[in-house]
Amino acid sequence: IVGGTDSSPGEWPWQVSLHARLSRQRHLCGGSIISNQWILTAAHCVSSLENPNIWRVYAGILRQSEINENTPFFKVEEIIIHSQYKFAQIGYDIALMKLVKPMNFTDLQLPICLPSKEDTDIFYTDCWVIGWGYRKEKGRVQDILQKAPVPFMSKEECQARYWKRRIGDKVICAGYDEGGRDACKGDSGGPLSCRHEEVWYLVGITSWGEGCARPRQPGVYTKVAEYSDWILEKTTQH
Ligand SMILES: COC(=O)Nc1ccc(-c2nc(CNC(=O)CCc3cc(Cl)ccc3N3C=NNN3)[nH]c2Cl)cc1
Repeated sequence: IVGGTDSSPGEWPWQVSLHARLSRQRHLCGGSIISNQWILTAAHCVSSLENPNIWRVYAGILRQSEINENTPFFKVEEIIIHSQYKFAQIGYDIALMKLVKPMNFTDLQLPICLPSKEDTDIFYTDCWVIGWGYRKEKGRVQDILQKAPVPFMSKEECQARYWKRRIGDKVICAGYDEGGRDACKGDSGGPLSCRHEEVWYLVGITSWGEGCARPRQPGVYTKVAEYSDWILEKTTQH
């Protein structure tokens, strides 16, 4: 996160850190708890890393330094990537992770509400992007979970900022024209959390942007409300 501040314990109990164990283990992406057995993240985090056994889900942590070989984590049973996903910039940047065992909710690990598909045209005014990602483009993963407020941007304005690309209806843009606050490397997959009438909603999944916090280059987030049916279909036992 560029231009953010330290989060407090329990401030974002739905935020998880997704670690993958390749040659060595490291934080790769953020994710959000949406039920006791399902994590929502970005497809680009897990595509080409679809073996569930390499992933470790850390919940209820504020600092990456809390993680060591004795720190408890959740194992992943199944990874579901949207079938239309190709690249983040095209869209459909959404994926689900099913945990082997359901987690117990505590003050430090709780689910965030999903927006309903009728909520696609709410203009949220209190949105925050969260993560352990870089604080600048040539940076490094941070220890303490960072938070930054980011204002919604209209689709029209976002399309004008990214005129070389097609900004579809299933993404949301958020950021400042003057830049300065944004997601950055290592934040993707995490939540764009918006508070609406005292309730927090998972409005976006951190997906892509042109650089980090550059003027007139807002962050682009998967619009979760557009995927309510997909999430319901994939997370309901059939
Ligand atoms: C010790 O462990 C480690 O070092 N781990 C570690 C883990 C992950 C990564 C990493 N993750 C990504 C995927 N993209 C993002 O995370 C944010 C994309 C994004 C989204 C928005 Cl909304 C706005 C801007 C941007 N944006 C553009 N440019 N940069 N950011 N790239 C890299 Cl590199 C690097 C190191």
